[in-house]
This record gives sequence, C-alpha cells and structure tokens, in this order.
Amino acid sequence: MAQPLIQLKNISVNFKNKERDVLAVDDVNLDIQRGDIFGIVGYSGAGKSTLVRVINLLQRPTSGEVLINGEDICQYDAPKLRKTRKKIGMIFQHFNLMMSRTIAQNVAYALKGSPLSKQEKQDKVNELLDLVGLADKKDTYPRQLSGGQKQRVAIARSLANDPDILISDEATSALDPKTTESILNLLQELNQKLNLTVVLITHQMEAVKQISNKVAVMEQGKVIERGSVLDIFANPKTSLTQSFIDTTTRLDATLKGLAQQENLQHLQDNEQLVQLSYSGETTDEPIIVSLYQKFGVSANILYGNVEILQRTPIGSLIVILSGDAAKVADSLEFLTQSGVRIKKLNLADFGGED
Ligand SMILES: Nc1ncnc2c1ncn2[C@@H]1O[C@H](COP(=O)(O)OP(=O)(O)OP(=O)(O)O)[C@@H](O)[C@H]1O
Repeated sequence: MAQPLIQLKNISVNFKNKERDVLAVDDVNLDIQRGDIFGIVGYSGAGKSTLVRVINLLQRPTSGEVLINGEDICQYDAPKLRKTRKKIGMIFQHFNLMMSRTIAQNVAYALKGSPLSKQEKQDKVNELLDLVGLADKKDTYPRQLSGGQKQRVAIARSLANDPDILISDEATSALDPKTTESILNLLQELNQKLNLTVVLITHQMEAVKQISNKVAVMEQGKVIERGSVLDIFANPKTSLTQSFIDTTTRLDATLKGLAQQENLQHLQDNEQLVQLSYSGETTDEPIIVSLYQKFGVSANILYGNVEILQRTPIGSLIVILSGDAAKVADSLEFLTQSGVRIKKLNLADFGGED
C-alpha cells in the first residue's frame, strides 16, 4: 500500500487542569491515504476535535508521532511547520468569518503573506469563489449570506493556499439537512477535482455514509472501530457503531413504532423477533424461503430495507421467526453460516413492554 499521507502513531493527548486530568486522546493509530474522505465519528467529548487538531499540531500530542508524507512534523522548526500548516485547510461548525469584511476580503485574508502579486491574489480569490459557487457574492458581507453560503466562503478560504488536506470539524452540524447535503456534495467534488484528502469529523453518520470511503469510530479518546465504509456498515463490530449506523436508516423509528404494537408486545413461546443484516451476494439468496424449506421455520417480515453503498447492496430485515425452538436455533445457525448477521431484539428496549 502507498505511503499514507497522514499517519498518527500512538497519539495521546492529556489535558491537565487543576480539577481534573483528561485523557482526551488515548493511544490512537490512524493511517489516512491521499484521496481519502476519512470520516471520524463519535459523540460529543469522544476526542475527535482534539485528535484532528493534532494533524496540524494546533494541538501538540502528549506522546506519539504525527507523520505527513512520512515526515514527523513534531520535529519541524517553526518556519517549516508554518509551511506545512498552509497545506492543511480547516473548516468549522461556526464558519469563523470576519463580519466586517466582504466575502472576497475574507478569502483574500488567507493569502496574506503569499508571494502572489495583487492581481494574482484577486484572480485566485475569484477562482475560489467560482469553485464554491459564490462568484456573484464577492462584494457582499457574511451577514447577507445563508449558513450554507457562509460555509462555502469558509471552504473557499481554506483552499486559498492549495492545501493537500482539508479538515472539516463538524462543518455541517449547524446546517439544515438539504444544505448539509449540498456542502457534503461540494466536499466530494473538491476531493475528486483537486485530489483533496478530506478528514470529516462529525457526529452524523449520515454524512459519512454520503461521502466517505473510510471511517473511524471514536469513544472515550480511543478509536474503537475503523475500516472502509462498506465493511463497517455491512459488519459493525461494536454496539456504538451499530447505533450510529441505525441513525442513518429508519430502523430506530421502526422499532419504536413496533414496540407500541399490542400484538408484538407478547410474542408466543415459539416466536422470536430478530434483525437480520446482510451485504453483497447474500442479498441475492432467497433467505426467507430457504428457512421454511429447510427448517419449517416461517419468517414474518415486519420491516425490510436495502440500500446501495459504494455499489454494494446492504440489507436489513426485522422478522418474527416462528417454529419449533430447536428448528429456529438451527435456522439461525444456518443464517450465520450464510453470512447473515443476527441480532435478537427485545422490544422492551425500544419502549415496549416485553
Ligand atoms: N483545552 C482543553 N482543556 C481541557 N480539557 C479539554 C480541552 N479540550 C478538550 N478537552 C476535553 O477533552 C475531551 C475530548 O474533547 P473533544 O473536543 O476533542 O471531543 P469531541 O469528540 O470533538 O467533542 P465535541 O464534538 O463536543 O467537540 C473532552 O472531555 C473535553 O472536555
């Protein structure tokens, strides 16, 4: 495999305050390849922001190495580090624009100290505003723009020095779903057009699903799961990852709805409620039919969803299996061997009685 563009090796960040000692990042190893859109998801406080601030040393790690193109930037002197930082753009949830300057001036500000001539700077600003679809807004002020447009200005500014890497720290968290989608589409377009490597920090798994090719899940300073988006969605190993994935389907809402249904609150002894998840070829197998044919176990489908992720179908079913207990057990074993993941469900966990 090619040399990763970004390598975090055994990174820990410890904040020592008077009152408490916080291990915000706990021995994280991460490789990000050039051209990746690498999602980092986790709940608030998981350590995502601290971890990505380590990538450009806005936050120096307490221990560990930060390699960009194979070089440990912790060893750089100040001028060399400044140069490296220019190649790492950053955008944030609250845009951080200067309200008293026009859109063009906000973008031009990032070119302060650049060797470009005045005319070249102007051309660059125009080109950047064109790239983010705001050419006609160059002389307006941030307060005249919508949230999505402000984020586009911030993106244009972050690209002023032709960065290799763009870190997006919850950049869509304050936006409505439609605007979020358009900003994510823009990031994806920039990734492809400029071969920009994007590190996407978010608590919204939906954003990862929309544009990332890789994902890492963080909890309490640690990366607890990582991989290609397809692998992680098809086969999550931890319940936290599963719950993030569930937020991107209607599964959670469906289970809550099912939990309210009287007839499902008291299943018969020979009935079992399960969630079946499968990906790729398995979806082509007539799973449900074979359960009946092979084991005499019938499956009543309460919910079904198939979606295509990176050209691979990923399916999810909620079914009630009914039949002789030993046969149901055999059928579950058969499903596992066919590559289907099984989760036994208890509606009480979703607000039902049993
Ligand atoms: N400068 C600091 N001093 C002390 N503690 C800090 C500092 N910065 C972050 N922390 C703590 O480190 C932990 C991780 O915070 P961090 O902001 O990295 O998490 P996060 O996953 O990005 O969450 P959020 O989305 O809320 O920012 C939290 O417990 C936070 O309170």
